[in-house]
Amino acid sequence: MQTSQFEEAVEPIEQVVVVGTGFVGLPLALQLAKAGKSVIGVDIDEQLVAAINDQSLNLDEDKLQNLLESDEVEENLQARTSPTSGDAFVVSVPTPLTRPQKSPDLSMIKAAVESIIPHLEEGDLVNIESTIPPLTCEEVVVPMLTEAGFTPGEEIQLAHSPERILPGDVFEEIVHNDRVIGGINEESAHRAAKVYEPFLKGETYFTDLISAELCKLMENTFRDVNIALANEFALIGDSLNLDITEVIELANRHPRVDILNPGIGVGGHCLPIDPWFLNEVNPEHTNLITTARRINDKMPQASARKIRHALSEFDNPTVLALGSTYKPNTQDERLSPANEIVDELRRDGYEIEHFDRLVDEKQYDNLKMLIEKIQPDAIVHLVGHSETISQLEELKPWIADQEIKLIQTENGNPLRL
Ligand SMILES: NC(=O)c1ccc[n+]([C@@H]2O[C@H](COP(=O)([O-])OP(=O)(O)OC[C@H]3O[C@@H](n4cnc5c(N)ncnc54)[C@H](O)[C@@H]3O)[C@@H](O)[C@H]2O)c1
Ligand SMILES: CC(=O)N[C@@H]1[C@@H](OP(=O)(O)OP(=O)(O)OC[C@H]2O[C@@H](n3ccc(=O)[nH]c3=O)[C@H](O)[C@@H]2O)O[C@H](CO)[C@@H](O)[C@@H]1O
Repeated sequence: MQTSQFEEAVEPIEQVVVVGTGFVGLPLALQLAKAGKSVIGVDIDEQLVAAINDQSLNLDEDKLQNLLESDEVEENLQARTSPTSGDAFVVSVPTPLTRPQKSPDLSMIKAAVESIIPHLEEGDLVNIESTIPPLTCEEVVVPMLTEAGFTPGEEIQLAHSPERILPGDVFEEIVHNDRVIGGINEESAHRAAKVYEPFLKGETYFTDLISAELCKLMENTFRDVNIALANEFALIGDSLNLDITEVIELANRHPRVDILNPGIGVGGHCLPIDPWFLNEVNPEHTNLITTARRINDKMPQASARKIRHALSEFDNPTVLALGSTYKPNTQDERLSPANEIVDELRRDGYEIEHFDRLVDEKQYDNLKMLIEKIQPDAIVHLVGHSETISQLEELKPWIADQEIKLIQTENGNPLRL
C-alpha cells in the first residue's frame, strides 16, 4: 500500500533518539545530523559514545568517516549512554541468537524499549529498525508500551522499518535503497517515513508490522539459500576436479540463471542468524531454509579440509593466513568463516600466523616485509580484500622464488570451494 492521505496530517520530526549506535544506528544518526535534524545517539557502550562525541571513530567507509567528521554532525549529533526525550525513538540494537538453541535473543530489544519508556510523551514515535522475528512488535513491544500506560497506535505511534544496508556500501545504500515501513496503523507508518525523508532518495513502501518483519527475513534468507546452492555446486565441482567458477560463469549465461559465489562460509551479523528467526515462527516449513543454513555453516570445515590437504606435503609447516573479516573490504569480524577456519587448523596443531590489513589487532604495514619476517612454508589467502588480491598478484613471482606455497584459486582470488 502506498498512500499520501497522511502526508499533511503527520507531525514533523525534529529530534530523533537513535538507541544503539552501531553498524546500523550510527549511519542513520549521521545522515540525520547532516540533514540538520537534532540527533541523540544512545549506546550502552561508553567507549563508543565517547568516540562518537570526539569524532575519533575509525569507520569502514571513507564517505561515512567524512560524514562523522563534518561540521553538521559535530553540531547536531550528541551521543549519550542513556536516552532522553525526542519526537522519534529509533531502536537499532543487536538481535542475536541464543546458543545452542538458535532462538532469537530479544533481550536487547526489551532493554532498549524499557530504557525509552520513561522519556515517551504522547505523540512520540517508536520505530524498530533492528531485524526481528514476525510478531515481535505485536507480542513484545506492544505489551511493554501498553503496560507503561500508552496505547500504541493512539498515544504512541509504532512502526518497524527494517534496515537493508550492505556493509561496505552503507553510505550509498542508506540513501538509495527502497525502504519498507510497517506500521501499527497508517499514521504510524507515515510518521516513520518522516524520519527518513530528510535524506532518503529510494522509494518508501508502507505495510503492516508483521509483513515488514517477515519481508526483511525473506530477503536475507533468499540470499543465504542461494549462497548455499552455490556452495553445494562448488562441493560437487570439487569432487569432479573442476574449476567451479568457470562453470558458474557458463551457467550464468542462461537468461534466467544467476548463481551466486561459493565461498569459505557465510558470516556476518545477518545471514547466519536471520533465517533461524523464521524457523522459530514455523519450524514445519523451514526445511530448505535450515538445510541451507547448515550447508553454509559447514563450509569453514570443508575449507579447512581443503587447506589440510594442500599442506599435507609439509611436516609441521608454518602457515601465514591472510584475512580475518567475514567478507572482503570490511573490518567486521563477526561470525567470520576465516576465523573459524584458522581456529580449526590451530586445534589440529598447525602453527598459524594470522593477519588482516583492515583489522587493528591483526595489522601489518607491508605484506612483503611480513612474509620475510614470518618465513612461512605456505600462505593461505582467506579473505579477498581488493588490496590483498592485487598485492599477492604482484608478489606471486617473488613468493614462488622463496618456495612458499600460495593457497588460493588460480585466478588470484581467495580460497574457494
Ligand atoms: N550490521 C548490518 O549490516 C545490519 C544490516 C541490517 C540490519 N541489521 C540489524 O540491525 C540491528 C543492529 O545491528 P548492528 O550490526 O548495528 O549491531 P551493532 O552491534 O553494530 O550495534 C548495536 C549497538 O547497540 C548497542 N546496544 C545494545 N543494547 C543497547 C541498549 N539497551 N541501549 C542502547 N544501546 C544498546 C550496542 O552497544 C551496539 O553498539 C540487528 O538487529 C541487526 O540484525 C544489521
Ligand atoms: C539480502 C542481502 O543482500 N542482505 C545484505 C546482508 O549483508 P551481508 O554483508 O551480511 O551480506 P553478504 O555480502 O551477502 O555477505 C554475507 C556472507 O556471505 C558470503 N557470500 C556472499 C555472497 C556470495 O555470493 N557468496 C558468499 O559466500 C560473504 O562472504 C559473507 O560471509 O545482510 C544485511 C543485514 O541484514 C543486509 O542489510 C544486506 O542488505
